[in-house]
Amino acid sequence: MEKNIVKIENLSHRYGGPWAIRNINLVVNRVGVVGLLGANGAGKSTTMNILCGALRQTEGNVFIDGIDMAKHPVEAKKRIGFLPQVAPLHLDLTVDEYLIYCAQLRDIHPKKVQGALADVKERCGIGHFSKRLIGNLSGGYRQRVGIAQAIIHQPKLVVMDEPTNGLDPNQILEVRALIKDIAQERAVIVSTHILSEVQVLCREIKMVDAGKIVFSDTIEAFNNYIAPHSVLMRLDAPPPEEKLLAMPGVSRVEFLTGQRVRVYFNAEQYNANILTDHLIQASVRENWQLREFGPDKLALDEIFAHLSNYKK
Ligand SMILES: Nc1ncnc2c1ncn2[C@@H]1O[C@H](COP(=O)(O)OP(=O)(O)OP(=O)(O)O)[C@@H](O)[C@H]1O
Repeated sequence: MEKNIVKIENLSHRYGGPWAIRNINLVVNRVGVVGLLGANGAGKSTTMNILCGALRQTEGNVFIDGIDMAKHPVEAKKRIGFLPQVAPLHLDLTVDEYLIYCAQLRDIHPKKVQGALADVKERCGIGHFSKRLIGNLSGGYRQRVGIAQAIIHQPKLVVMDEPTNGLDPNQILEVRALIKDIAQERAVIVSTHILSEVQVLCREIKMVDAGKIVFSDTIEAFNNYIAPHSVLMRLDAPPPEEKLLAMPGVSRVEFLTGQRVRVYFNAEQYNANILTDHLIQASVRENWQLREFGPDKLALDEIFAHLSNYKK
């Protein structure tokens, strides 16, 4: 039987009070990035901490490469690299000193330590900082060192909790590129509350809300699901609401101000492009004085609201 890289079965946890996560099921069986998306408090860190053996679950099972984390934690953990929300760095060590220490913790054979060190430094683009104290590195480079420690023992699975949190926009792009790169050879599970992050990074998405998985599918299916069902317009001379409502495909009209209007459409019959053409043609024909036009992106909390209702 083919072994899954990760298998989580009916995982539930409570810290004493109510369930923090309830009946989570999840399978990862190939390389690439899987995103665990959820608002703050949804249960991402709890799931990840159990997955990495840092927290013992109340109920359910976690298997890493077929090994039961609760029964054989040492064997299971050998197959995992973990980058927690705050990277476990020693700021008073140099990059080399720290990574050698990590290699030793990971029980890498002394003869192989230098090779492993050279590999991860090249992979993570930190070779030129070998002798630099970690405390003197920028946030982006510290995060690269955090990723290097997570892959130094060549694990099949790397788990990262909010890996771009606190970085500036350039550093975010660089760290995402690095995550994508290391995911070519292994499974990577990344938790985030940033919608655009899963969209650029992940091949698959698991959305967690109030301790439960409310969506689990490919990123394409997710993007289809959240495709906008409305457009936003700013018109200096808008028509009356009835006129917009009478247009084919328009299901609802909402004036946000005198000039800004949100037009909802029936996505089963019309797609955004057809409606866009109709609205722009009508605007020119009838001189509505169109100043702005755009798809109305759903915000993360609206998507959660949709998905949670959908599953209830
Ligand atoms: N040590 C703890 N003791 C008690 N309750 C906890 C503890 N850690 C988390 N919780 C609760 O469990 C639930 C899930 O929290 P968790 O940290 O897993 O969510 P999260 O999605 O990772 O959020 P964040 O992004 O804020 O870390 C929340 O209701 C939280 O308050």
